[in-house]
Formats: sequence, C-alpha cells, structure tokens
Amino acid sequence: MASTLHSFANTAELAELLADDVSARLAQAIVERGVASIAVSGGSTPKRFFEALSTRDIAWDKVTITLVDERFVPADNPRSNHQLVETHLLRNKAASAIFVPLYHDVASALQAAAIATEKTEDIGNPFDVAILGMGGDGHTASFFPGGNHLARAIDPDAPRGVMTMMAEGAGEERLTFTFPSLADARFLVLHIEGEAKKAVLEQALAGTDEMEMPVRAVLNRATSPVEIYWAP
Ligand SMILES: O=C1O[C@H](COP(=O)(O)O)[C@@H](O)[C@H](O)[C@H]1O
Repeated sequence: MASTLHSFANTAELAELLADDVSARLAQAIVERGVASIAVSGGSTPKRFFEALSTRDIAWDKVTITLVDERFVPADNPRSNHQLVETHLLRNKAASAIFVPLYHDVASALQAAAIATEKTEDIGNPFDVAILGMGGDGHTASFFPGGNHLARAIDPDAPRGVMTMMAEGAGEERLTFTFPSLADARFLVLHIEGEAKKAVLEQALAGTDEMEMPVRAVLNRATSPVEIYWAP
C-alpha cells in the first residue's frame, strides 16, 4: 500500500494538525460504531502531539487508548511508555479515556504479552488509529533490527496481539503488537521529526531488506495507506 508524506513547517504545527486529524478519525469512529480505539507509540517524539490531542473535544469516555509497544518495566519507571501517555495524553479532556496498558506485573514478559493480547483483543480489529514512530536504526513499534522474534513479529501471517522482543538496541525486553495488528489500522500514521529521521526514512524507502530496517515492512506492505507526518 502506498505511503504519503505530509510535511509541516515545524513540530508545533505538526502536533496540532495531527491532533486535528486523529481526533476527527476518533470522532467519526464513535459516530459509526459507538466507540473508538487508538494505539500510540512511546519514545521522545509524541509528547507535543499527545498534549495537543488531549485538548480535543471528543467523547473521550468512548475512546480506548493502548500502546503500539512497551518496555517490560512498571509504569513508575521513567522509560515506560505507559508513563509517557499518562503524563502527556491522559489529561485535559482526554483524562476520561480508557487506557489499556501492555505491561503487567507478572514474572515474565511472555506472560505479560499473553495478558495484553487478551485485554486488547476487542479493541484492535482493526484499530481506528495507530500512530507509529521510527528509531534511527529503522525500527518501528518494537520491531528492532536483530530482534530475537523479529521475523515472527513482521510475518504477515502472525496472529493479532502482543508478543515479546529482545534486541541489542532495545534496552529492556519489549512487548509489541505484531505487524498484522497494526498494518490494517483505519488511519495508519508514521510520525517522525527532524532531518536525521527524514534521512532514515529515505534510506528505508530506497531498499527492501526488512530485517535490516523493519519499518520497511510497514512502508512496503501495510494493508492500509501509510500517512507519514514529518516536520524538521
Ligand atoms: O523505542 C521506541 O522508540 C521508537 C522511536 O522513539 P523516538 O524516541 O525516536 O521518537 C518509538 O516509536 C517506540 O514506540 C519506542 O518504544
């Protein structure tokens, strides 16, 4: 499926316009189906967008928010994506949204992935909105180059749900939705900022090796069009 690059003058403008587009999609889903679902990324990029989105006037009590991926760390760990969402998105008007975490306080990431799969099975078939990020190494979600379960995670026939991932570049063990869980989102966004990420995107678009740059799986064969939001 094709990708379209939407460029903005700066990151503040991107955050506002992405928040407008995402909130419109969520509102439309509520009109059509009574509820809406969104899976968001962590990392450093989404903060400003989260803050803008949190102010949009939609029926947040009908919106379920989850994460595209997570570190296997509790929410009080500053590296937790849950903490990022709690601090920057679950506030203002969005404080009434339902949040479904991927991390669970159990003995292993494998057990947490099984629980997360069960708890999210009703909300992502498909997601109304999925917001992906991208690392400088070409990872998206927790599809890391060299990841121990990368081939399975990006397999088009992988089951929907959450699986584990370990990789040198990932730090902690990860929990990640599989490629099929994200690739058919009704509104599928790749949100990246800065010239360095633009260069990584161009490199990804120029090649085909998905194990080298896993974001290529999304760019080349997501079943939904990929809307790329970028600002310098
Ligand atoms: O590890 C992660 O990194 C990516 C990109 O993060 P950024 O800091 O470069 O914006 C993110 O999309 C992913 O959700 C996160 O777990």
